[in-house]
Amino acid sequence: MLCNRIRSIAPRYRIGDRVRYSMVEPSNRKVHTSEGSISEKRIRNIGILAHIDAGKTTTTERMLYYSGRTNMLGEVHQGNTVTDFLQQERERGITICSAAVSFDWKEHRINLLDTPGHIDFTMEVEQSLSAVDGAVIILDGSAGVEAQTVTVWGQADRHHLPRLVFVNKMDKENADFEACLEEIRKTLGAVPVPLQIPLKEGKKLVGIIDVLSTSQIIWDVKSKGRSYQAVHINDEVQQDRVHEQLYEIIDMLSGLDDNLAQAIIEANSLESVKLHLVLDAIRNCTMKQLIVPVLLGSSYKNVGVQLLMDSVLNFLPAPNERNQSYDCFGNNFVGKVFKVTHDKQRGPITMIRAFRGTAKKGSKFITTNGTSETIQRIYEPLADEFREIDSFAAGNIGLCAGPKSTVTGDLVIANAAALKKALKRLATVEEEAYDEEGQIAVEHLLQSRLGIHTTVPDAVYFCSIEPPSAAHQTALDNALREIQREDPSLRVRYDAETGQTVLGGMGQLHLEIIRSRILTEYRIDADVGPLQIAYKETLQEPHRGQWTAEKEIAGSKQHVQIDATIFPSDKGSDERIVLDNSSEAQENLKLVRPRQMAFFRKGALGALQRGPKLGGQLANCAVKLHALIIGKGTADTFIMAAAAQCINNILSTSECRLLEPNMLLEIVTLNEYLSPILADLSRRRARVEDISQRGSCNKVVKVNAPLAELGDYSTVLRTISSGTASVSMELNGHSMLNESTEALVMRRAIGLE
Ligand SMILES: Nc1nc2c(ncn2[C@@H]2O[C@H](COP(=O)(O)OP(=O)(O)OP(=O)(O)O)[C@@H](O)[C@H]2O)c(=O)[nH]1
Repeated sequence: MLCNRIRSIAPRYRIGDRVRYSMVEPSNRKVHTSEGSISEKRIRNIGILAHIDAGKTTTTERMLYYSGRTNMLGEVHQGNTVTDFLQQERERGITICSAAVSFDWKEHRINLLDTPGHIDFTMEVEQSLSAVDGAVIILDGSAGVEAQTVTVWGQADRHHLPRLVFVNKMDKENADFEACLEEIRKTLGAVPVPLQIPLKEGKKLVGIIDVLSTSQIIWDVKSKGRSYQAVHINDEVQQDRVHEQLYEIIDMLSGLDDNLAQAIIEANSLESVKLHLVLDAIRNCTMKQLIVPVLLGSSYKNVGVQLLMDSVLNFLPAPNERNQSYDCFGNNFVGKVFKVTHDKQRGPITMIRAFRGTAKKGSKFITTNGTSETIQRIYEPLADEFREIDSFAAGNIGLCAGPKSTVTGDLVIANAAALKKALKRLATVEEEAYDEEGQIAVEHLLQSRLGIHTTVPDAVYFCSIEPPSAAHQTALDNALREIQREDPSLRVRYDAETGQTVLGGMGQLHLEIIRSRILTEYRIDADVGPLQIAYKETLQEPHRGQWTAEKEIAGSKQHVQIDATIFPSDKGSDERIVLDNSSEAQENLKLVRPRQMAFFRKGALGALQRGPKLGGQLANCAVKLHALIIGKGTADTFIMAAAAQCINNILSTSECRLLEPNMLLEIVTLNEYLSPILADLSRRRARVEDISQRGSCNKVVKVNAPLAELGDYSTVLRTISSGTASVSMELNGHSMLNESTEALVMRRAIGLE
């Protein structure tokens, strides 16, 4: 009875028809990009996230094709996809940079950011997430939830993003939809709502059973999946299974959504529940991040992508349903720079997500660093293709040519008056909006309101880089400046001791890509030194020291006297410089002006970037300032230099120790290779955290191991497992080296081993 009732509310499909239960408002209006012609309700900004190789680019390519944005279907292995347009991406078949594309689907505009899956480019993903309102997480149906899936899931959590899961690669023989649902539940701690069931003939995926419409959908191979047909399910067993699943979904949702529960109570029966109430409940619960609708398909075999696009419209939020934190800007333009690229013809391109107001061609904005910029041209997002538009408004994405100093992550605002007004509206926290140096820290403020802190992750590898000749030095400096503007996770510093430029990166691949970009895009054959591990340094005992700096500069006497202690501390970077609050110390410290204190902090923090042993960043320690005496007329920069000298001096006389980066490895291997893999790991100072079974033939091994022992690991693993095992790694903190290993590392560093 229940099944029949539900069946009767299910709509019918025609060939190539859209999903009939679509919740999107029917409209004949066209989606335009010019100002005012597209309402926020009709926009979806989404990020597409996954573990490496799950199929983000392949899925994006289908979306562009089915929406009519492209008329050719690109493939990753043919190096002709829209979003992987960098030479390195096409050659390697991986995504390195996030790419923004936009297309229209059922009278809606979808702005989509295809993000990289490799752990070395996590920062790229992080920046993209501040520009989107929802996310599609793609799983490889044969691999389930993988290491990087957990990372991107955590990132989406931090940005409070409602999300859908698309279980891709369901055409693979070992794909297992149920196992994926279980892993979403167990590993990600989420509540999956499976809206589909794979339709298989033997082991072959032939279509999808859509639970809400209780019909089966078959894609047409000849049209590359462009048309698809929904047909009645004839198989009784299959029918019962679908209805049972629908019943389970309604039952579960009624516990989360009051409206649905109320409707069931009023009708006094679950059988009479209206489909639109179920859809509303799915949407509401997705928006509140109580559930995650799960869809499936095979992008490569052109199965399921249109239903995913429908679900993006149906279940993910429109821009006006989020980002209330930007309300303080009223109708003034405010946006976020989520990416900067350099186009050969157009120069630097700043990609901005607008949250409020409208940005017009020819208009100006200010950045949070106080610089004023002019938007000379605006383009629509389509990877590396450029289509000019006049403006872009709240909720939308625009690519702006003209801004010279914008950096990925910047908040941009119409003008100083708009900023002032916004700050006034945030009156209660207004003071925090200025840091000690008087610089505007609105972004930080807004981010803390949103609960998001974008931190640049620590470098794990570094290497020196030198131009082929002195004549190329300026060109190399410019290239690095441009790349760093695009990619804040690249660290560039000048080492005064060696006279070399040193690059710090997120991993081997990251630095390799930087090097090849310098060669191919900037035509500089730079000499890159061997990759070295970025050790950190720490000290175990507090160490106090005094320092006096005196000098005469241009007839003016400069004098700074400092008394400080460096002590072990696990506090965050905000608390790395603290003031001694004893009454004796306060007598002196209260005489120091905030501006002078800001320069002291800057100098001291700078010095903590370079430890005495191997020049590694100081970790787990902080500075306590007991006294700071500054002579009249002393320049601020002299205070900064004195602070750095003082900290260096204390560090050089204290007992510092090295910390090495550790990696968390997730190895997936056939059962028979487990023993040799474990034997090899035992020789690498590795600690096995967990071994679990995946399916009947695979084991998943989680291991913590020092990065120093993993230089050749991917190659060795391939050899041990005859090329069948895979590994992914991510940084898992730092740990102190024992004395003998530290001595060995030190000898190696100075070339004695
Ligand atoms: N069998 C099968 N292979 C697929 C499917 N989707 C993608 N692939 C293949 O998987 C490989 C990786 O696909 P991509 O689309 O590059 O994956 P990605 O997630 O964008 O990869 P990165 O951006 O490098 O992390 C390619 O060889 C695709 O052809 C699918 O549905 N089935």
